Amino acid sequence: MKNLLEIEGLTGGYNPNRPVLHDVSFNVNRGEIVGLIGLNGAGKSTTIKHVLGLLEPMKGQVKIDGKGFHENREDYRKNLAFIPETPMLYDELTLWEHMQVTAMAYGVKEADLDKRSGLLLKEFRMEKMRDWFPSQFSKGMRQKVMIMCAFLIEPPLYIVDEPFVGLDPIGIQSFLEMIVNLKEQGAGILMSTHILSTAERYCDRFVILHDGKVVLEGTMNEMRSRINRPDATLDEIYILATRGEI
Ligand SMILES: Nc1ncnc2c1ncn2[C@@H]1O[C@H](COP(=O)(O)OP(=O)(O)OP(=O)(O)O)[C@@H](O)[C@H]1O
Repeated sequence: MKNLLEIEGLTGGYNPNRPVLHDVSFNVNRGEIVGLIGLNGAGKSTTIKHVLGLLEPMKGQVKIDGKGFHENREDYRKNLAFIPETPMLYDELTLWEHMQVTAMAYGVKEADLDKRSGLLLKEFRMEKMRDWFPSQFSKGMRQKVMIMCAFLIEPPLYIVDEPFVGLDPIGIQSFLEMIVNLKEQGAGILMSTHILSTAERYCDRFVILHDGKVVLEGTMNEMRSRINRPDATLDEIYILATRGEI
């Protein structure tokens, strides 16, 4: 079966004379959570922008379900939900209207919207805020709106950039339980984060980026045996990788 997300030989970035990513290749399969790990400036967000179709590869390709962004933009976009690090909300729409607009844009049926939104509002303890406007939300509540809108779509692929920033511990727990649930139902999740202890517990595989290159990838055990450190934690592996000691 095709990989859900396939990145192959991707060289890219913002300026053709100065690529940020160099020959990056990795996959995300159905039913797995992949952690995208790297220091500030390593190229995680740039990789994500390429996956979203916001940046054009200089070399190589990005495919979702076997298709590139330009083959059918509409289908490509409908295959994924993106949870950004910084929430982007419409000031003039309430929480409920954000959910309605998202459902409309992604063709979620009204019955599904009602059912899924009810569960999500409860899970994220946002029922009381259903008719609030973004100006009334705390930072974590804004993040929750983005998360709930992404989960509402139930696409095959989720791209998540630093989901834990701003969420309270219960919000983090709800988020993690939900992505595990989605994974068990066959979704693929690419999650960029600096919270390595959580990543180690929840991700099935890792891609460690450093200076725009993949320096190490695999499951914890695969990475441990690659570097000959059978007991290494993700923190230790990450530090070795980013010091160029691998
Ligand atoms: N809009 C932009 N225009 C030009 N260069 C950029 C732009 N955004 C990021 N860069 C550069 O691309 C490189 C990779 O940045 P990127 O944002 O992908 O890193 P990151 O791994 O997501 O970092 P962080 O953990 O800080 O979010 C950096 O050198 C950065 O300066």
